[in-house]
Amino acid sequence: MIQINNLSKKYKNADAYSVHNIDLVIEEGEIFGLLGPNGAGKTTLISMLSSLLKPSSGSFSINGLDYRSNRNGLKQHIGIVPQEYALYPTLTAFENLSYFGGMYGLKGKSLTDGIENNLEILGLSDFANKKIKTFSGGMKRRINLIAGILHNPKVLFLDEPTVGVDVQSKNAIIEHLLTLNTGGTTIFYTSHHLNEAEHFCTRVAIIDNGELIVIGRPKSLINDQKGATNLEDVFLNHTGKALRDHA
Ligand SMILES: Nc1ncnc2c1ncn2[C@@H]1O[C@H](COP(=O)(O)OP(=O)(O)OP(=O)(O)O)[C@@H](O)[C@H]1O
Repeated sequence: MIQINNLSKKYKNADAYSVHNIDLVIEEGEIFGLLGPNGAGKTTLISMLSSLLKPSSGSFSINGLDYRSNRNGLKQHIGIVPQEYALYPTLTAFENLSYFGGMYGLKGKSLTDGIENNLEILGLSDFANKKIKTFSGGMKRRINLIAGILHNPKVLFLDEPTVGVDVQSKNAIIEHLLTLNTGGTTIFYTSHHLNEAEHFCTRVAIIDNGELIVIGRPKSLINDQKGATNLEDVFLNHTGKALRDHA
């Protein structure tokens, strides 16, 4: 489904690689969690896979479509929920979602139905005609999610979709993602919420300094590590307790 070969990224003028020689295969139907400390390379990797950032070297394919030779075809198969809100503050929720749906070629009743269904599921029907600038962080996160899934992508990339939201919004987002996954959507997401990832993901990978450190099912990783009772124990064992401040 997602095949990643020797993928690397070194930003212009950077001394070191932000992502280095990553090899990964993510199977159809997985919920795959990419974990790592601040600056580990999560956003860099997910941005390359989402076609938002050009790799320095290596390759990847999604649904058998190589990113170099089939970039436009590949984009039709994926949905992207970026870390930063990609919404227009002065437009309403409905107008924003119409715009994003339109970018994927949706129109007419299928577009309107898709927007209304998703707003309903995520508890936002009453706010369809309110401007985004009046929304709370949790409401914006839920709209951001809908913007990435209106075209029913086969593979969904989400960069920290539950950052900065309350427990209710987080619950609504995770529940909706589980429903999409049951319907056949493969999910690749990044998070700092290790408890969430432990229960949500079929497999997780921990990266640090751009390198893949460990990969496996959350339960197996916990069982394999002596004394570990949860994924946070595994994470700290592999990445250490030092703070990761860069300027
Ligand atoms: N545009 C850029 N130019 C130069 N270096 C960058 C750029 N974007 C990111 N980096 C560097 O690449 C490394 C990986 O950053 P990245 O944002 O991918 O990490 P992350 O794991 O997503 O971090 P966080 O958890 O804080 O979001 C960091 O050292 C960062 O400073």
